[in-house]
Amino acid sequence: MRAVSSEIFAPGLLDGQAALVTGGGTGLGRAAAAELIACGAQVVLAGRRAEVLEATAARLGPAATTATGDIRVDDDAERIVATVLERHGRLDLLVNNAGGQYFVPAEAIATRGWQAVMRLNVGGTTRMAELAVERAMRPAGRGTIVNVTLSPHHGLAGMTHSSAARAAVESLTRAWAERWAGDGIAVIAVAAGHFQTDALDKYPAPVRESVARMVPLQRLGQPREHAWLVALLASELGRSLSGSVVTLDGARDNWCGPWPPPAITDDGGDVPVEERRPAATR
Ligand SMILES: CCCCCCC/C=C/C(=O)SCCNC(=O)CCNC(=O)[C@H](O)C(C)(C)COP(=O)(O)OP(=O)(O)OC[C@H]1O[C@@H](n2cnc3c(N)ncnc32)[C@H](O)[C@@H]1OP(=O)(O)O
Ligand SMILES: NC(=O)C1=CN([C@@H]2O[C@H](COP(=O)(O)OP(=O)(O)OC[C@H]3O[C@@H](n4cnc5c(N)ncnc54)[C@H](OP(=O)(O)O)[C@@H]3O)[C@@H](O)[C@H]2O)C=CC1
Repeated sequence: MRAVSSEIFAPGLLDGQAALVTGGGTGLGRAAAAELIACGAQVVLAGRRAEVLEATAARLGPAATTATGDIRVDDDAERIVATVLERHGRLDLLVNNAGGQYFVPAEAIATRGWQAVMRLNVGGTTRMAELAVERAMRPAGRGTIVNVTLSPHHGLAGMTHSSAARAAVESLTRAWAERWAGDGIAVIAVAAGHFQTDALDKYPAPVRESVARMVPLQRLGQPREHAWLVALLASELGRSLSGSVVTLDGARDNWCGPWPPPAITDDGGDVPVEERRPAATR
């Protein structure tokens, strides 16, 4: 008997699948894990804090279990993947969701800070993908990897180290999709815009307060929307999307600043309109 069904997918969409969600104890990872379970998958939640993972697993029910470790540390990454295989005998889906950065102007990024962001987002993601492929997916002749990246793609002021790291991951996504297609492995990136998760609490107040206004949709994304996309990509459709970057951002990639631009409005707030050429010269 299913504890919770998906609001939008057919029952049993992912029956029999085993998934690994890094950063699965919190925010977007937790929401993705919940939706994968609602679709029938068994999910292993990975992260560094055992107590956070255990609390989420208790909330998600018996289909969720945990594997504690740091994806940046080779032995931990190996152990996480080995745990999934010992527990389920397979790994159908890796959601490379663990990642992040700190908010800082580009010119103030210290070398160690740059390296920390690269090591987590590029190094950790790469190691997990390679291990999933070598240990589970290539031997099985099948698997899906979803890499969580970042929109806007033109670079996010205050997060330029992360924008660069996620651009690298999107490039790797395309290369891996090509390289592992013959092994039956699909690789897709989800470029997430600005989502309502507890992680936003750590940003400076003016950033938190203004972030939804930078989204043309004029609201933050909801974790369940991201989770639906992850479940869709875990389904058969994900296989034909291999090599794609799917942007889920309420049009944030297309935001060019507030409209009307404050510098061009008149005292009444109206936008100037260009003079029409006289009819005889049109
Ligand atoms: C304009 C709109 C913006 C809205 C944004 C909305 C979009 C949201 C996107 C999200 O991704 S939300 C999810 C956020 N979650 C996370 O970021 C979680 C993971 N993050 C981390 O673990 C850290 O941020 C990390 C830096 C990526 C990794 O931490 P690690 O433990 O490896 O590093 P540290 O040892 O703490 O630091 C190393 C090095 O990094 C520099 N540094 C780290 N934090 C800061 C900081 N707050 N300010 C300045 N510098 C920092 C620093 O150089 C550190 O070296 P030392 O000073 O310790 O020598
Ligand atoms: N919220 C948003 O608006 C957006 C988020 N994203 C990305 O989506 C992902 C999830 O974001 P969100 O849920 O909001 O943020 P969180 O900070 O809640 O998620 C990060 C997760 O990754 C885990 N993690 C971090 N470092 C490591 C590590 N070295 N090894 C293993 N696990 C690690 C954390 O757990 P622990 O600390 O216990 O290890 C945590 O569960 C991140 O990659 C984020 O950058 C992208 C765009 C927008």
